[in-house]
Amino acid sequence: MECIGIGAQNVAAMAISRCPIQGSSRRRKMLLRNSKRNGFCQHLYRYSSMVVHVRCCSSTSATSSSESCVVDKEEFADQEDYIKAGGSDLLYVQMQQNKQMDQQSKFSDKMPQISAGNNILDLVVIGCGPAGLALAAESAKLGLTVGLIGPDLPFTNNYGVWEDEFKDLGLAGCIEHVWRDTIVYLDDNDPIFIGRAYGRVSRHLLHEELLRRCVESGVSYLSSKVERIVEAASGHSLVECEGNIVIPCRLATVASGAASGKLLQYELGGPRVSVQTAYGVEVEVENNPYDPNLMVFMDYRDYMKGKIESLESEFPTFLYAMPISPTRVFFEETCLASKDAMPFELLKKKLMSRLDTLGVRIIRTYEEEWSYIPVGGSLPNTEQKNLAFGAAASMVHPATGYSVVRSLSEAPKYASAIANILKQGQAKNMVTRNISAQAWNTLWPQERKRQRAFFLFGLALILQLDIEGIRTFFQTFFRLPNWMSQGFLGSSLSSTDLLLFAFYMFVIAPNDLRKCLIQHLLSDPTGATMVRTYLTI
Ligand SMILES: CC(C)=CCC/C(C)=C/C=C/C(C)=C/C=C/C(C)=C/C=C/C=C(C)/C=C/C=C(C)/C=C/C=C(\C)CCC=C(C)C
Repeated sequence: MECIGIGAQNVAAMAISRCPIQGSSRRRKMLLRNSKRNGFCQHLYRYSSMVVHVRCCSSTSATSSSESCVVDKEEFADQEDYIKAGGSDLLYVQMQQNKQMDQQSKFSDKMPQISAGNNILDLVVIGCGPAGLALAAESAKLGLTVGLIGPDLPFTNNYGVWEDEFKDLGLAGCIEHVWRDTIVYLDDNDPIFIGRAYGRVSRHLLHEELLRRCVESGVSYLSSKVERIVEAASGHSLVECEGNIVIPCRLATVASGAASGKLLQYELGGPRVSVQTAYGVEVEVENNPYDPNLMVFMDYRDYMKGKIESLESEFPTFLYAMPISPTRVFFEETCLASKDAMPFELLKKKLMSRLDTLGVRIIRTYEEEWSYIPVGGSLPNTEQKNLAFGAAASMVHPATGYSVVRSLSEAPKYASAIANILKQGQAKNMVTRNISAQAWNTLWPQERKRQRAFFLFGLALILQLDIEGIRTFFQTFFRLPNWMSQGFLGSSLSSTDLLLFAFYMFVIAPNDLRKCLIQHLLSDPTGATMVRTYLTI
């Protein structure tokens, strides 16, 4: 069976190793030793629901604590020495946790410990990101005995969401900043106003809220790393954790991000995984050109115009900018999708060069962020007994990289499907593979597969466009009726709506793009797969 996620781990390790440490080499070595001793972070890759999303908390203030990691590009020269000292990733994540732990509760302080032994849990959820916590809470609310297993770490991801979608989930209170409107720049003309409020989620508040839901519904917890899941003769699953701890359960669901390949099997021969990469900084600046009332969803303008060297034509990227105040801004240089991961150093270079051209001067860096999100790829094999949820279940939107809203919104329905089939199983006193098949079918019914085949077709289209093609493409996309563009981004269009969407896009597209759409449909393998999937009942 094919596994995905290994590449993600490598790139994450690469990303982490790029986080330099301020201070003397002796102090660095000492921190490395401490981090190893404390044994943090082997869980990093399993932790992130955005798959692999690395954040470096930095402070340039003179009072920065010994654990803070100051990001300074001059320090990159010293990176080799730093990596040679060993365990760079361990140190980095530990430092980040030390900072975050002050602000976010620990699971183990609030939830009862899962007791290893003869008690058979109904459901074990592996992974403590938003998807795992939401599923555990919803399942326990339905009366199942639920255990959550994963590292006791804070959330590190920055989530950006459409305000209306998060409100519908009852999570408006977790949004820390809202922009009344969102804009897109494609060329030097005026911006396109999307007419939709965008919010920045407070990772602390989201963590607290999901944790509260777990505690209230009676989820129990084990801070550990899962080695494997095996099937007992009785038909139950045995979740084998580090330290020879074995947790028996009727069903196990893996929700530990896309790097969960070790615990799951994926369909063979599916599309290749592509990657969304981004490098971001939250900074205090002078000369911020962006209006603090507007969130900049995409700025695809040619900021290198007139300069001899143009990175833009070779590697199309856009700026995602959240102006939190006139002087404090989160800037993220983003490659929407590429076949191979765009190097973080290149993204960083592009961001700095863009800001320079815009006349923005950074006077203080608060945080630095590396984001690596595999998009596309195969679906999980739905014949397997172990279930999956969130990015592990390929729920990341292939053409946008977004996943958290979908995971949070589908958790209640998926939990109820799991509860129903476990109840049926109990009535018939059986725990069989059929049970899992029904749950898989709830997550990936044929209708969802059709929608996904369409998204994969869209992803393949984006991958082959150059910067001019991308501008024309999004010029057309953002002229679609709101229900179409918003439905596409939120995965809420049915497969029939998507056909209408494609037809509408074709009608309003300029001739060059029309030609490209038809060519892509006729010649790209994802076109044929899409047609086949649409024809399968
Ligand atoms: C923070 C976070 C979240 C993360 C980090 C990173 C970042 C910053 C990110 C960001 C992202 C974004 C912004 C994204 C966005 C995206 C988008 C907008 C997307 C869109 C897409 C679209 C598409 C793909 C579309 C498609 C279309 C199509 C495919 C069409 C087709 C058509 C045809 C074929 C025609 C037909 C006709 C006849 C036959 C007549």
